[in-house]
This record gives sequence, structure tokens and C-alpha cells, in this order.
Amino acid sequence: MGKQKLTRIQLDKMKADGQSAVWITAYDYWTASFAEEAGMDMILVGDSLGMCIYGYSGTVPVTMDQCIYHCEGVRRGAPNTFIIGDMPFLSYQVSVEEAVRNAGRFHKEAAVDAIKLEGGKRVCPQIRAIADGGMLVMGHIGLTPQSSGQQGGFKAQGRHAAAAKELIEDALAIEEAGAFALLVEAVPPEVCKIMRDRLTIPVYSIGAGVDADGQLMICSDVLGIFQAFTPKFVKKYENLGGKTVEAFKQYVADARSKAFPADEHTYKMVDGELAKLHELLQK
Ligand SMILES: Nc1nc(=O)c2c([nH]1)NC[C@@H]1CN(c3ccc(C(=O)N[C@@H](CCC(=O)O)C(=O)O)cc3)CN21
Ligand SMILES: CC(C)C(=O)C(=O)O
Ligand SMILES: [Mg+2]
Repeated sequence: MGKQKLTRIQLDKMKADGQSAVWITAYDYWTASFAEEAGMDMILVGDSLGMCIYGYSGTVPVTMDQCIYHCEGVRRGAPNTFIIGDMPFLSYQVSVEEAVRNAGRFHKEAAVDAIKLEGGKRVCPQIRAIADGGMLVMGHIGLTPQSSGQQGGFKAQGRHAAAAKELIEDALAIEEAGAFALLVEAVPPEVCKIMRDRLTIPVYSIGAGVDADGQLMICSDVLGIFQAFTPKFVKKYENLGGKTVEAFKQYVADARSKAFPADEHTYKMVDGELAKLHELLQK
């Protein structure tokens, strides 16, 4: 028997027990299958795929279709893991109706377990409507890449008392609107701890310190395959970028020197058929 997919009831219990839920992003089949094998509690198919997979400089260009396709692959790779679809820019901002319809698309077309969207009080009507539609919604505050223009770039948030107080009010409003969990990104740990202590729902951190109900990291950062920049909160556990270049260089060298392909990489003609072929070619 494989592992059992978590439910929100278990996620709530993990918070109550002080047990960290650990999750990572994945954008494709094989990363998802490794994440499931490694025992991740959840997988986020982040709109960070725009940067990590497509090479955009931000997440704003990412479309619903791109998110759905990547969620489908991730679901096939991790059939027994709680998967969260990340709603891309303009899939929920225009109206509550569009938000519900697009949240529903993630569920119908990609069999996600929940969706996540960015913003505080200003997206609470959308959070309420999606929850009323029967879906699990996760909030996301602090550094919110889809509004990086307003934030003046990818900058840590809530470092001053007034801004921190606003973030805490956003967190409370998100819980009140019916979110099942909240993600806090690039915020001082003290502020995240206050949210974790004041909210009933789990509060997860990416770059918001250890005093949270769990941790998220981006797979491309953990593996060392994202080259454009390294957020302060990233810990690289591997250098797959460097290892990939090394492997590719080895292949180039072998193929150029004809060390590859070797005999064991080739197919043999059936016994006696080569002689027959030469005979046929004489005619
Ligand atoms: N690969 C990857 N990892 C991520 O964590 C990530 C993405 N992509 N794409 C979307 C956003 C962008 N992210 C970021 C980017 C930078 C910082 C950061 O630490 N910025 C510094 C310097 C900012 C400055 O002054 O220029 C900071 O202190 O806030 C944090 C999160 C998080 N997200
Ligand atoms: C950076 C995380 C929180 C995210 O939303 C994503 O991966 O898209
Ligand atoms: Mg995102």
C-alpha cells in the first residue's frame, strides 16, 4: 500500500499537535513522483512555473491553461499527495464569478485538492465565494509576486510595525472568509508567529521563519536548478544545475570521441541476416 493522501482534518490536527507539514513545489510528472516518494505532505503547482519552467522574469504572464497542464502532470506523478493549484494572475482578480469558475477548472480538469490565491482583505470576496462553492482555498500574503509592481519588486514584507499589523489583519480576514490555510511569504518570523498563534487554520511559511505550522520551498531552489536569483530564504540541498552541465559535457565529449555509443547500446541483426542483406544488395 502506498501512502494515504492527507485531508484538511489531518492538517488541522498537525497544527494542534505542533507537527510541521512539509511541502514543495512541483511542475511536472517526475518531480511530483520523487516528492511523493520522499514523503512530502503537500505539493504546490506554483505559478512560479512561469520563472522556473518558462523563463519569464515574473509570474504575471502565466495563464490558466499552463497551470492546468502542469497540474495534470503533477497529479499523475503524485496520485496520493495533497496537491494545491496556484491561481495565476487575472484568473481571480476581475470578478468573484471568474474566480469561482477558474478555481473549479483546477478541480475538474486537474483533480487538485485545493487552490491558492494571493492577497489579503481585497480578495476575501473571492475566497468566500470559492469556499461557498465547496472548494478548499488557501490564502497567500506577504511577498506576493503577482503584485510585485505595487510592492516595488520581490521584497520582504511586514518589516515595520504598521505594515505587520496590516498583514495580521489580512490573515484574520482570510480565515474569517473561509480559507482552510494561509501561506506567509518573506515576512519576519515574529510576525508569522503571531499569525500562527492567533489563527485557528494552519499558517505555513516560505521565508517566514520556523514558527509556522509548516514549510514550503520551491523545488528548483532546493535542487539548485534555478539560476536567475536566489531569495534570502532559500537553502540549496543539491547542485543539480552543475551536475546536469557536467553530465551533458560528458555526453558531448563521448559522442565527439566516438566512445559513445558502445557495442552494448546497439541492436544486433538476426543471425545470418547480414550475409543475406549483402547478397540482396548485389542484385
Ligand atoms: N525560483 C524561485 N524561488 C522563489 O522563491 C520565487 C520564485 N522563483 N519566483 C516568484 C517568487 C519571487 N521570490 C522572491 C524573490 C526574492 C526574494 C528576496 O529575498 N529578496 C531580497 C532582496 C530584494 C531586493 O532588495 O532586491 C529581500 O531582501 O527581500 C524573496 C522572494 C519568491 N518566489
Ligand atoms: C512562491 C510560492 C509561495 C508560490 O506561490 C509559487 O511557487 O508560485
Ligand atoms: Mg505563486
